[in-house]
Amino acid sequence: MALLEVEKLDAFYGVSQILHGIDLTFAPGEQVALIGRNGMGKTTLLRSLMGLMPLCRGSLRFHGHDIRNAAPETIARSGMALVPEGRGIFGSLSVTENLVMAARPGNHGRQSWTLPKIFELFPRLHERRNNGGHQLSGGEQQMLTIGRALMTNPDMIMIDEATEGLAPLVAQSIWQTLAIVRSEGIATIVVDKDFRSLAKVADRMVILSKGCVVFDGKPAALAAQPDVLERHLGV
Ligand SMILES: Nc1ncnc2c1ncn2[C@@H]1O[C@H](COP(=O)(O)OP(=O)(O)OP(=O)(O)O)[C@@H](O)[C@H]1O
Repeated sequence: MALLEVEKLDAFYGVSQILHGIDLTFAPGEQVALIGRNGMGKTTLLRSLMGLMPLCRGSLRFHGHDIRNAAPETIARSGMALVPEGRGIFGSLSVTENLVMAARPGNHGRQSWTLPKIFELFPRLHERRNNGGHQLSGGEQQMLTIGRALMTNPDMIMIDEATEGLAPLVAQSIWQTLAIVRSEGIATIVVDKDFRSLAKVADRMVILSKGCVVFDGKPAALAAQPDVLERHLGV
């Protein structure tokens, strides 16, 4: 069974329609890259899936349950985690406190992600465990936000602008983390501008243009269509 099914999804801010008839299906454990130029609706799609848009039409099913009108906290409890752009960690709390606060078992009481496991995944966070959130570098903050999402033992994690503003080496460690998350069987939707790095880690690439899906296929299929890349990504 599909983990997440999106059918004919429309999303609005007031009277502006941002998403137009999105149809997408996500399998358990699948890693999907969501790409497209600025303002094409990527963040809006993630927000719609998390129950954060004021108005959506169409159908959204997670684990077979209708979540279209569900509250964000209900969607989170059902196994979805969002790592938003801009991060949203608690600056006045330590790294450890930020992580522990987020901890909860996943579906079927699963507790695969614990504090030691997060520190094993991000040794840098272990070194900085007593530092306040506001003392962290951009890369450390991103690691902490991903760590917080994993502490909820999710079935699906959505990461907006995964490596935006990070130095190349730090970005590299985020890509390695995503490969580990994938090997743990957690489905992911990753938004990033670094199309080449995404193509290496993702099972599937989805391109949004003006709120519509204009490509949905394997990275190799996309690489074989330079005209699509040129038109929708300018690469
Ligand atoms: N709070 C809002 N109110 C009204 N319109 C909005 C709001 N947030 C975003 N939009 C509009 O929705 C459209 C899609 O924005 P969205 O942030 O989803 O795009 P994106 O593909 O994630 O782009 P970016 O890479 O720039 O974040 C844009 O035209 C944007 O101006």
